[in-house]
Amino acid sequence: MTTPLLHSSKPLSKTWFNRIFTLTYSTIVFVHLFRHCRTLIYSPSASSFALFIADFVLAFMWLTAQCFHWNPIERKTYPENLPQLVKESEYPSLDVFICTADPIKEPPVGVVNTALSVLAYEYPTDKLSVYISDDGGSKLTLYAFMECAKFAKHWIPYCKKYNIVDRSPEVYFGCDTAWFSETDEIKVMYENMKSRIETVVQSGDVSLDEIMESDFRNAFKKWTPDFTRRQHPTVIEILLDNCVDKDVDGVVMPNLIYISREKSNDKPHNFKAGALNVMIRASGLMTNGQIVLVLDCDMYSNDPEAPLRALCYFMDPNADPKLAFVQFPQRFSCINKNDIYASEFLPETQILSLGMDGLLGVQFMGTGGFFKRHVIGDIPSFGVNKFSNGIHSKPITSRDVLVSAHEAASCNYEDNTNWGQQTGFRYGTLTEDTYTGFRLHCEGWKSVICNPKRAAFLGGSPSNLNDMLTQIKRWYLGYLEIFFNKYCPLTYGVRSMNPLHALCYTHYTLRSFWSIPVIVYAFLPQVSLINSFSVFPKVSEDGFLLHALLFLGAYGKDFLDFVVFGGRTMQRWWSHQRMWLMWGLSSYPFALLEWSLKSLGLSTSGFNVTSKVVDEEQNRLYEQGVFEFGVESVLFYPISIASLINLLSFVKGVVIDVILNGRLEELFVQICISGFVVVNSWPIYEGMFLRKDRGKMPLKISLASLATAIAICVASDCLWFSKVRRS
Ligand SMILES: O=c1ccn([C@@H]2O[C@H](COP(=O)(O)OP(=O)(O)O[C@H]3O[C@H](CO)[C@@H](O)[C@H](O)[C@H]3O)[C@@H](O)[C@H]2O)c(=O)[nH]1
Ligand SMILES: [Mn+2]
Repeated sequence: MTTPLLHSSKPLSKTWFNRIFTLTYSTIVFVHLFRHCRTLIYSPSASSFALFIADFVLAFMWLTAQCFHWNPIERKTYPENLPQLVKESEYPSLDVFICTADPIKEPPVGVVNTALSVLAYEYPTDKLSVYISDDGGSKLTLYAFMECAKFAKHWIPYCKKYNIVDRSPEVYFGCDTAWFSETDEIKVMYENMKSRIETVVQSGDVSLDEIMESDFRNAFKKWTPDFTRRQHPTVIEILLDNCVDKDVDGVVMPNLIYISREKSNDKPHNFKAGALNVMIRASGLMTNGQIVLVLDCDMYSNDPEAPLRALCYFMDPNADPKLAFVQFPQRFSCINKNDIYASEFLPETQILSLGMDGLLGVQFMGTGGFFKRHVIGDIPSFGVNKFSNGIHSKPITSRDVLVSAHEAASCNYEDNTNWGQQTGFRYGTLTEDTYTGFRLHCEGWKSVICNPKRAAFLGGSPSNLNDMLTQIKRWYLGYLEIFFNKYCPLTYGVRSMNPLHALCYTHYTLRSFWSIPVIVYAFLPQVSLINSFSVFPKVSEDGFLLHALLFLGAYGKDFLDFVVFGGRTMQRWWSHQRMWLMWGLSSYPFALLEWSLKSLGLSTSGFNVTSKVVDEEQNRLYEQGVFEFGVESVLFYPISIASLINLLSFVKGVVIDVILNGRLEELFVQICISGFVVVNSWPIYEGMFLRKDRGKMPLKISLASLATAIAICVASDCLWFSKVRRS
């Protein structure tokens, strides 16, 4: 008898095409760089030097990106075959960590929904534990979870009885679903719970009079007057205990545990990685699930069978013992039709990731990753093991267990240990996810991506431009921290793993250098055009063909991956390439700048949590696909300056150089580039000149950008270009 198949993989059919394209395009790139060098030697100038640097960075980034396209694979799981191989009683125990950090930016009702969607997993409840990590140290969040625990006793049996697919109540009640006899009752319960939580969150405080259960009342006494989010003792509350709690049908409930680790003003807390390491240790003492799932607070489960898909890999009798984690790519719920902010991250989550999967494994994406616990930190590797053996046989509410768990969550626990260095989620960067995955891959661990048709998890994404730019800036700052580190992907990585895989990491971690070509191409040809100075070959010269091939090849391949192979609309592709230009002008250079300041000791990097608040007005704009500029963000400056310079140069070039002086042939490339940026900048012009709503570009930014743009034009004429012209 053949064993039933749990998963399969095959190379993507476009692989051969990818490889031929890579080889052909590389040849053109090399010829181009060679010509650049020749120019630099025989007729050097400031502009040809700048263009060389820009093209060199583009070429390097392009080359490293090809590693993703070399061997992409596609995987499938067959959870329906699982019962033939594994009995439910043999399923590994599963601990889920849900991180939250701020009750204002991350409304507790949302976190509760995420938790409910996971608590209601199709998984034996006695093997399931959900931990809430509250870095906000907020009693509002604790209150919300007390409510959650009560409601879960109704919600879980309801979902299982009627085989509900959407197990986040907010999602379930938000769409047209089948109605059962109990639906109305459950809906009222949910609405009541939601409004109680929202009232408490709005009031900003929990009134003890409202809390009947004496245990719960005691919990809030920890919030003494000197308790702040940056300085407070550990709070651990067991809200559901599967030894005691039963749902309304008498079935055992999963564990639900709230943990807010100790914080101290004078100790670095290492952001989310620090929180996750506390979770690993505390859960290790309490429930010690063999599998650990890491989730962001807004990533609710969209498929109650997702853990079974992960088991298809972990429980496979022939599984690779080096398999460390199964990653479900991030997918997002409320993206507008044309995805104006490129929030889908299609390349990173669903195209490039398949390429890494075909090498040694997909990167860890911070959320939606199922890990084997022992890979990221087992109890024996706790450093100094102060814990008595056999603690696991004790109930989680026992004094011993709780005392040890408090100790494991204290901020001095990691002193003189390897936590964050060699064990657990790794510190030293704002993108702990990529870094931890990278280090695990360096150690020889592997990972797989699991991307079933129905998304396993869905999350929110920034719904305004500033949040999006800020998020990308944080990621790319984090990436620089990874690159310029002892374990640099290019030096250490290339030696420790498949070099192609290391180059994938190199590509990601250096992406902020894309700011160099984007800035050069957004300003240099334009400023030259304003001064009627030609920097590219004429249409009749063969260098022109090279430029055209390079541009069309790069954009064409991107288009194919996105639209033809990726099945997305043209508009989405357009939005994506436009956001790349915007990031290149704002998030990337600011990431580089902040990293430089940090390296010089002039600033420190902080984790700016992305807001998950839904603002009606903002949402309406977003739904209509209109850009939201509404805040005075410095990230908007370079974007608006570039859009204005391009407009000025385009108009000047067309009217004066082409129509009046007939220099089209000579300035064709520059006019094309300016025109391309002008078309891309349309939403910015609208935001500056045409719109009247709250989301328009703040006047201060428009005026300052206009002044800067004009100043750049005038200055270029007076200083640099007059010299160029003379020489
Ligand atoms: O000190 C902190 C900061 C953040 N978080 C949590 O981390 C998660 C991600 O934060 P968010 O503001 O949503 O950042 P994103 O940029 O959306 O997160 C992406 O990028 C992060 C790395 O920068 C990864 O950790 C995330 O998993 C990934 O979704 C949230 O649940 C936060 O509550 C903490 O627990 N403690
Ligand atoms: Mn997020």
